[in-house]
Amino acid sequence: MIAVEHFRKQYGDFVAVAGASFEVPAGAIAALVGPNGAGKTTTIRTLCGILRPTSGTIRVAGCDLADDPLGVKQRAAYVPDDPPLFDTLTVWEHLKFIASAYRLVDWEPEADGLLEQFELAEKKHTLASELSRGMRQKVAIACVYLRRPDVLLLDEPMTGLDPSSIRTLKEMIAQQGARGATVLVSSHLLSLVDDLCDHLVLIRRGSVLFHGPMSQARREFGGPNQSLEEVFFRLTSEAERSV
Ligand SMILES: Nc1ncnc2c1ncn2[C@@H]1O[C@H](COP(=O)(O)OP(=O)(O)OP(=O)(O)O)[C@@H](O)[C@H]1O
Repeated sequence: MIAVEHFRKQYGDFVAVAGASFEVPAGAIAALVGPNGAGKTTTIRTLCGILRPTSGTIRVAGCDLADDPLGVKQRAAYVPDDPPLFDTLTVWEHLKFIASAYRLVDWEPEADGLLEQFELAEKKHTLASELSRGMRQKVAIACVYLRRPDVLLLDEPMTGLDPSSIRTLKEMIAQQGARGATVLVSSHLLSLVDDLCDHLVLIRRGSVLFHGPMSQARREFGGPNQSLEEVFFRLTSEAERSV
């Protein structure tokens, strides 16, 4: 689970997130959406312990971020939109490194399975520096899947992936939810997260406009087609008008 209360993040005097509160229950797959600069990356990077909140309470996978940051880092995994890999390690060596850092046992069959699923098997012994952008993204995602984290934080995971990889990734995200992991996916590709996510967190200019089940958002704001795109435009334009 993810529980955020009155979360505020300032960069100097600039308020990037202004007292956001939302919850994502265990096993839910939530879309974190909002216009450019809304505070999505700031929120995700705070949830995984990379950024310190200016104020507020954050609980991730049962751990309070202020009291037990290591607990959060052990249980949550974050994939940034342009994941850094080690240029001098091969794909397989990345998986081996993760297995060793997190003391995983008998991880090899699962790692091989992930490479198959992500169509990376033939690149198993290729250096990261020789991979395409989409392949690097898939290696980073395979590394976090190998850990089986309780909470997965994915920042724009579909950017740069081809249609077949997007389909695979969506199936694999759904599998993570089915095994009980909580997933928060930040994305601008509304049509791609629409059918994947059962919860929604919509933010704009650092404030939460909606959080809760996707079905509720569709019913209340989705218009005749009940699409996430419609929810997005209704809520963000209403907020624009009320300024
Ligand atoms: N290190 C920083 N120093 C100062 N301001 C920052 C910093 N990082 C982000 N910001 C500002 O905080 C706000 C939120 O940025 P953030 O990257 O969280 O937004 P986002 O919703 O992820 O945007 P996008 O959809 O464009 O990726 C923006 O106005 C941004 O300029």
